[in-house]
Amino acid sequence: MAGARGSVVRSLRLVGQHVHKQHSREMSSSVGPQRKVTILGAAGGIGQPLGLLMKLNPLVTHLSLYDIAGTPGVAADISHCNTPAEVSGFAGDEDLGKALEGSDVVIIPAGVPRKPGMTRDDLFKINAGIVKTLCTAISQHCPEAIVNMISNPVNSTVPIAAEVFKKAGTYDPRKLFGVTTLDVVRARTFYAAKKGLNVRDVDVPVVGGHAGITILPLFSQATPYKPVEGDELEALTKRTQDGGTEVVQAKAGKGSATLSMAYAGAVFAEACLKGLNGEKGIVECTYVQSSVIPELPFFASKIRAYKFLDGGAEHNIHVGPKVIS
Ligand SMILES: NC(=O)C1=CN([C@@H]2O[C@H](COP(=O)(O)OP(=O)(O)OC[C@H]3O[C@@H](n4cnc5c(N)ncnc54)[C@H](O)[C@@H]3O)[C@@H](O)[C@H]2O)C=CC1
Ligand SMILES: O=C([O-])CC(=O)C(=O)O
Repeated sequence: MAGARGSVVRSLRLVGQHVHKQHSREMSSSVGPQRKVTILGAAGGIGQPLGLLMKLNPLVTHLSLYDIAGTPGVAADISHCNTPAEVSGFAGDEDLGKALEGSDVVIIPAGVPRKPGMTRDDLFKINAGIVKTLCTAISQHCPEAIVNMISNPVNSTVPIAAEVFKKAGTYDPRKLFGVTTLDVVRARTFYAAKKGLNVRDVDVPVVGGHAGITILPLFSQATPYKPVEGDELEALTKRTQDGGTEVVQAKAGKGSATLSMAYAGAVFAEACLKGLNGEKGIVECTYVQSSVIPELPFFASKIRAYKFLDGGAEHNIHVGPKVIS
């Protein structure tokens, strides 16, 4: 009886997926360039809201949701939103290739998050292995894709991804990005609140890396500009650097930033999609291979995303008071 019920449920699910795909294809047929975005770690705290935000993004025509455990449910859920992107869900090692095939942008929030008392480096052992496996699959199934690395420690997972791609012969430094957008999002929020500015108008570049004192918000380059000095500068800088820890402590053992990270990840992925589509003037801070400081092969800086497919991201680096292009 239970077996029969199981097979009916499976059949209904297959019919549902088929109908949904048909419907989505019809809806998306009138949209511009076809863009497939894949999220690896899509069932997690970041992956779920990020999947939702990407489903709402009109630049996405196909959203592929993969997790080592349990995404078909998340995919089925998100697929009911009446926006054009077609949604497919994949779970388990055997489906990873199918999830990645044809991706334009791959976002990686797969891995373990911090608990109170841990540093991001404490995640290295587990997350390095996860990132290595996933990047090996990317090099096999969608070597041209732009990769947005969210998994921590970003300062290490990005260089690991670069080594995996080099070994596979698919490395393009213009297409591998550590997502540091959450640092920018926080710096904007805290600066706007302190200076009584409309946060929608505010920008604050953040350079360096994505851990503790490597996070360097440049309030001297904030727009609109209001001087931040002395104790105020120290306090704003520290709050931005410790933003992740503030959330980890507030969640008290239930993980790290997920909702603000999903928002930040969606902002950065959209910039990549716009760059792919040839839109000019798209600039974001991100952790990339860099020659600005010879001792630091990777460094977060301002990058102009323009026509990744034809020439990759142009590096446009702000360190100190001047813009070095
Ligand atoms: N770059 C940044 O600014 C931020 C980075 N993070 C990092 O993002 C990562 C994820 O955080 P959460 O979503 O909160 O964690 P989570 O534990 O809620 O979700 C992680 C998901 O990854 C999946 N996963 C694990 N191994 C996998 C594999 N081999 N393939 C596919 N999926 C796999 C898990 O099944 C889980 O669903 C953590 O490393 C965290 O430190 C978090 C916040 C900000
Ligand atoms: O702090 C963490 O572990 C997660 C993270 O990277 C952030 O929120 O910036």
